[in-house]
Amino acid sequence: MVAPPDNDVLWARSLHHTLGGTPALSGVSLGVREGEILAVTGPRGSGKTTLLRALSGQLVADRGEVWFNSGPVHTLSLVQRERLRRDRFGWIDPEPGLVPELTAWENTALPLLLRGLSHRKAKAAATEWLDRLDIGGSARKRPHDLTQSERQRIATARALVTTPSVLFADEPTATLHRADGAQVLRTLTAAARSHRITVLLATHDTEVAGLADRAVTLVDGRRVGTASPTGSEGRAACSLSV
Ligand SMILES: Nc1ncnc2c1ncn2[C@@H]1O[C@H](COP(=O)(O)OP(=O)(O)OP(=O)(O)O)[C@@H](O)[C@H]1O
Repeated sequence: MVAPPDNDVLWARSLHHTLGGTPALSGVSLGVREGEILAVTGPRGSGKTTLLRALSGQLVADRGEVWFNSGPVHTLSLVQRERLRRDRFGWIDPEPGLVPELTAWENTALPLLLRGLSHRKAKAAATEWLDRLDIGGSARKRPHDLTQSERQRIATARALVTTPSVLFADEPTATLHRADGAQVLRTLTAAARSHRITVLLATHDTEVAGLADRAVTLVDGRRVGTASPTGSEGRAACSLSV
């Protein structure tokens, strides 16, 4: 095994993976720099989710390598990969997946409480992140009293509350109206930038990809090119003080 470049926080070489007989990844290589917001674009079924799952250690690709901070991920045991995900990575799904019985701040604080942080410290951190994501006023509400967009902000706060090294966001605005989705993404990217959190953002929406520093595109499990930022929003988000 040859170690990846030092300045890449995540690095993958020649990932191949088959799901139910379908080649979901066919030789994808990729480097992600620290603090970078990288969009992974492509049509439905192009392999975006599978790539994020492989990079985050949720699955080990049939072939190929994944490295995080110059350490191999693909050779770790299941328990080691779970620990890596818990300690260093955050994940956002298209659906918020909140615990209905818990309030917004309790949902947000959950990862910290599970790590054994005191109730007081976990609440303080959760409240801070809810404020950063413009949802502080709803901290005491339960998910069924909130809109889908508000629920997705809480899921975002929950993913960021541990200040992960890398945040994996898999179509995080797929279930939101366009304007709501754009607002959630602006706050997400601004918060990530101000905390130097690396973000991998899977999306089939080219406008969403415009908020990233760089985009890679998958078609049928293969990379088909790299694009620079398409608009000025990525840079504008830098200047938001979150
Ligand atoms: N559990 C599964 N069993 C069988 N095939 C699967 C499974 N999950 C995904 N696939 C197939 O693998 C390929 C890649 O899927 P993947 O979900 O990674 O793509 P995607 O770009 O994230 O798509 P989407 O935007 O729909 O989430 C697709 O052809 C898909 O049908």
